[in-house]
Amino acid sequence: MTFIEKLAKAWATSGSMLTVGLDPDPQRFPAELQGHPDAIFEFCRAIVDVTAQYACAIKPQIAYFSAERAEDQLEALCDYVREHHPDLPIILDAKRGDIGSTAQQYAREAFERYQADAVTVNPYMGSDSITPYLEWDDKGVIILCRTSNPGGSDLQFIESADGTPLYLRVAALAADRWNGNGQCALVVGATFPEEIAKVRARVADMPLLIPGIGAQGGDIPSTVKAGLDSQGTGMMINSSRAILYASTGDDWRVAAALAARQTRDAINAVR
Ligand SMILES: O=c1ccn([C@@H]2O[C@H](COP(=O)(O)O)[C@@H](O)[C@H]2O)c(=O)[nH]1
Repeated sequence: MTFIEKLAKAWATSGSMLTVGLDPDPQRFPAELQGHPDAIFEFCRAIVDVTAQYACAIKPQIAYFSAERAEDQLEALCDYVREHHPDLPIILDAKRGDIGSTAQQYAREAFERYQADAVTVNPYMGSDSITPYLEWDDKGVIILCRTSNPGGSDLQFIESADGTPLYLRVAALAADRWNGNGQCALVVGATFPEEIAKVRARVADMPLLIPGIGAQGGDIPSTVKAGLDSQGTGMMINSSRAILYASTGDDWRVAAALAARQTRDAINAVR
């Protein structure tokens, strides 16, 4: 099954457009996991188990694992998700971008080592830096377009001679040149709903990965209204810290599940 088929199935069966982001920060872990040798794996596994029913995907952010020398725990987590939640797409948030020969290795890292369903990539180095990921014809390639951070405007709003801002050039390249396999998606931040609407208008029903609700303060109703596709779906709306650290007390699992359910419901209230 391709990434897009798996995502469409997850949207339909879960009735959710929430993506649960896995940004495990050991300093914020509950007391019961402090000092545990596999704390990152155990924390993420528990979060996935209690939130999977409310989600259309999970998004582990690789930096949180590699900074802790915990890539083995990320591998174990991906194995666990495939075995216990086989219909839940795994989006590896790595934001890779490099020359083609190096990009080939990054693609192997995402799709062979972690067996992710999709990976995020940075398009700034252009087509030849994206091609190695596209050669994996059943895997999702999720391209940074209009990021959620304030500094994204420094470059992404730069206009070309015809007045098109850079982020819309990226959207056009993704829709017109890079999406030959139909497995591309774009990252557009919930902190910029006007730009979500412009990207949606440019790329038709291409899925959008939308971080920026929750801890970054993006508005859910504006985001959903701007990003719905022609089928009334089309988004993977990510929340990480607001779910992961909803409580650091003994009730952390219940609090994470509740935060995920409430976020799913807030998204669905606007559809
Ligand atoms: O434009 C972008 C692209 C990626 N991210 C990532 O999403 C999560 C957001 O975490 P929250 O705790 O929900 O703020 C994080 O992994 C970022 O690396 C993004 O925020 N913006």
